Amino acid sequence: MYAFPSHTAASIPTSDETPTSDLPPLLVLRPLSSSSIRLSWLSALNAKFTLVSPSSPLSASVHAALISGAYNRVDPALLDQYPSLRCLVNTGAGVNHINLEECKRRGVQVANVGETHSKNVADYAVGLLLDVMRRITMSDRYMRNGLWVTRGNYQLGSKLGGKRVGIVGLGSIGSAIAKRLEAFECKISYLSRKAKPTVSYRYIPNICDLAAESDILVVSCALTKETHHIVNKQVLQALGKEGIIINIGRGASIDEPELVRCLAQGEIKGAGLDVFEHEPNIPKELIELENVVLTPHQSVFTPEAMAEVIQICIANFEAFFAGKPVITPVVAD
Ligand SMILES: O=CC(=O)O
Repeated sequence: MYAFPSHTAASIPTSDETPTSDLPPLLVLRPLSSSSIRLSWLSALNAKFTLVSPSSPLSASVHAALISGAYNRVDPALLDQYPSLRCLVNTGAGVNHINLEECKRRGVQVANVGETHSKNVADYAVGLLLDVMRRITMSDRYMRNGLWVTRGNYQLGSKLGGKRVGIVGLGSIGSAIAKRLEAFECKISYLSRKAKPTVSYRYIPNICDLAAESDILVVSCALTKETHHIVNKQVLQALGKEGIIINIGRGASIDEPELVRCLAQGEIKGAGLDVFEHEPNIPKELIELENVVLTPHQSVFTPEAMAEVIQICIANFEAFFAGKPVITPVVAD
């Protein structure tokens, strides 16, 4: 059990409840950018913990537990600021922004939100795929520009049913995508670190081969040193002129300039992208392209998922403050 010095003020009082000094202190590092979600989260956290902001004058010894989101890089410089940190809970699934080895070395337990987001993200991936293939957003733009009357019907989209889909990363998100695409009678192949004996999909261990044997490539892997730019020029060329790419994982899994070039030059047919290499900035060429659907890294966001996320975060901190291991740990490979 951890013991903390008493303190009186929460630096981030957001709910009606005034934090009391006997609630354990929790350091909050901008867990989310959406202000409405942030407010409801802070209010849920405020009922259980004394919230502390990084600029709080409170003694560093209250910095044992920290909640943080994907836009805070957790590197040695940040960890140096909180030497008493022992528990870090990340409000998302991806942990590419966290130096896990360094956390382990310093005795910091790291938790994420487990598989909470997987089904949401999978729904979104299928939504993007249908959108790109059937040209839904493009048709919407066409309508809004008043072109139906002057130019007649919009170009035909393609059928999703029966297409060959290559999934890069068959973790819980990739598996949920595959399951959904089975309903469309898609032929599913996948790449992951190892073949999964429990699935009947075809395992193709080489990304270029996977792309060559797919009409659609869906990127749903975690971003690691091994998957950085795993989709490069050769892979895009193997996917070919009729190929579609969907990315709901991390932007840097694709060589973005190369993707833009291939899209612009018709070397692949289209893309649905929810993540980008330098968020929130995106290449301006993407905006000018007709054959892409772009969304601002929002596949995880539904009010239902957000309510679940904060409960998982709270349960992790409660375990930590009770002297137990976190409940949804992330472990370094
Ligand atoms: O991108 C979202 C997440 O990592 O959960």
